[in-house]
Amino acid sequence: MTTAFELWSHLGSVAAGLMFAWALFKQYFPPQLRAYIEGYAHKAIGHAYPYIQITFPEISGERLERCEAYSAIQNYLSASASARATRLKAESVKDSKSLVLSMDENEEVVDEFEGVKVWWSSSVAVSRISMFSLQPPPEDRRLYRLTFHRSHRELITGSYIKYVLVKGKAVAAENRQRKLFTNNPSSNWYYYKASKWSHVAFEHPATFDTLAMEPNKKSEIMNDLLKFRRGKEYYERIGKAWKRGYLLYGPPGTGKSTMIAAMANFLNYDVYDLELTTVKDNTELRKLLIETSAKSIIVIEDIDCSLDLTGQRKTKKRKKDDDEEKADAVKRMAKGGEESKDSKVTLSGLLNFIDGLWSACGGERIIVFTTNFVERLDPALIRRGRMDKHIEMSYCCFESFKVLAWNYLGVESHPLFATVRRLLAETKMTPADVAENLMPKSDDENEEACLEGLIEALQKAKEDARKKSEEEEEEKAAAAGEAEATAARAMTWEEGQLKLSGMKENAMH
Ligand SMILES: Nc1ncnc2c1ncn2[C@@H]1O[C@H](COP(=O)(O)OP(=O)(O)OP(=O)(O)O)[C@@H](O)[C@H]1O
Ligand SMILES: [Mg+2]
Repeated sequence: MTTAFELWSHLGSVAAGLMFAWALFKQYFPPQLRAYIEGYAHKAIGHAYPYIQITFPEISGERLERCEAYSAIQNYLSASASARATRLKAESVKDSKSLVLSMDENEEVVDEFEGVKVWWSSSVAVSRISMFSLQPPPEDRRLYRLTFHRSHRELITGSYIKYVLVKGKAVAAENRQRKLFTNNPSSNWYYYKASKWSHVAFEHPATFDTLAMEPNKKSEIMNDLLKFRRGKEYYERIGKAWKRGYLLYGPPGTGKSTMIAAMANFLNYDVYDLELTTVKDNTELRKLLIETSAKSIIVIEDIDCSLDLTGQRKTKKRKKDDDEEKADAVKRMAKGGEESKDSKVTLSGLLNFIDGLWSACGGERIIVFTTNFVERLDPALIRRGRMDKHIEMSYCCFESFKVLAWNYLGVESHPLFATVRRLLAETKMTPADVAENLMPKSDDENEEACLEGLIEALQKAKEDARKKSEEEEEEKAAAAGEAEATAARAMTWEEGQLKLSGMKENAMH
C-alpha cells in the first residue's frame, strides 16, 4: 500500500515534470505556434470544464477610469457576501461616509440567486515592471471574477448581474456622504476650476421624528416625498419632468429650514442652497442648475427678499436703502470707478429655472422656496405645477410641543402638560421659542423646572399680547377720534364759509 508520503512525492514529481515541459514549451516554440497551441488547449479545456467566468476589472477604458460595475459589485459584496468571507479588507471609498468592507484578495464567497449558486472571487493582476522604463510603475489591477455553471448562463447574464449592479448602487447611495452645496459668485468660477458650487459634508441632524409638527400634516408630507422618490415611471408616463416644488411659509422660527434638513435626511438627497443674490443673470442661473446633480434638493430661502416682482433683486440683509445705494453709485462713478452691474435675474428667469426645458435635465430633484411673507410672492411663481405643495409652518400647537418635550426633556407626559396645552391654545409661540424654553439652563435643572419655565414664558407672552392688542385698540380709538375732530373742524369751517357768504348776500341786498 502506498503511503501518504509516497503519494506526495509522486505528485511533486508530476508537478515538476509539467513545469519543466511548460518552460521548454515557452522557450523553444515560436510565439505564433505557441499562441495557436494555447488557443486549442483553452478550447479543449472549455469543452471539458462546465463553468463560465466573467471578470470585472477595477480600471477600464482608454482613460483608465474606475469602472462603475466594479464599484457596484464591491458595494454589493460588502453588504451581502462579505458577511460570509473570512478575510475582509476595509477601504475608505470616495464619497462614502463609512468604510467599505470587501473580501480580501484571493478570497472567495458563494452567493445564491433564484436557487442558483455562483462564486465571487477577487484577485489582483500584478503589473510587470520594466527595469529600463523611466515611467512610474503601473498600479496593480484588481478584479472581481464571477463563476457559474454554464447551464445558468442566461439567468446570470440576463438577470443576476443586473440585480447585483442595481443593489450595489443602492448600497452606495445609502452609504454615500451627502453634501451641502452653495453657489460660488461667478467672479470666482475661474479660480474654483470652473466649479460653480462648493460643498461641505451635510451633517444636519434634523429628522421627521424630531420635527415638531401636527402628526397628520407630517405624515402627509412624508408620504408625498416617498411617492415622489418612487415616482420615476409615473412621471415618465404622464410626461412630466421628475421634480417637485415645495413652498414652505410661516413666521420666523417655525421650522422651515429644519424641515428642509429633515427632508434631505429622509430622502438621502444632497442639498443645494442657492444664494440668488450672488447670481448675475438668467444665464448664470441656468448654468448653476445644469451643474446640480440628481437626488438633490435645491433651496432658495427667503424668496420674497431675493427677487422682487418686477424682476429686480433685493437682499434681506441689505442695510442701505435704495436711495443710499444710488448715492453710493453716483460717488463711485464720480471717482471714475465703473458702475457695478445690477444683477439681472428676472422673475421669468426664475420661472424658467423651476420648470423650463432645462429644469428637466438630471431628474429627481426637489425645489424648495421658503418665505415669511407668502402674500408678497407673485402668484405665477407659486402656482401649482411650479410649487406643487404649499406647506404652512405655524406656531406651536400641543402636538408639536409634545415632540419638543420628548426631544429636549425625554418626557412623554407630565401633570404640567395640561397647563401648557391651555396656554398654547390661548397664545402664539413659535417652536423655536418653545424649544429654547425647554432647554435646561443648568445641569441640575430638571424637567419640571423646564416646564415651569415654559409656562412662565407662555404666560408672559399672553400678557404681552394682551397689552399689545390694548395699545393697538387705544391707537385705533385715538386715530378715529382724531379723524372725527378733523371732520368736525372741517364742518365748522364750511359752516363759517356759508355764514360769510350769507352775510355778503344780505349786505348786497
Ligand atoms: N418645527 C420645529 N421642530 C423642531 N425644532 C424646531 C421647529 N421649529 C423651530 N425649531 C428649532 O428652532 C430653530 C430655528 O428654526 P428654523 O431655522 O428651522 O426656523 P425657520 O422657520 O427657518 O426661521 P426663519 O424664517 O427665520 O428662517 C431650529 O434650530 C430648531 O432647533
Ligand atoms: Mg430658515
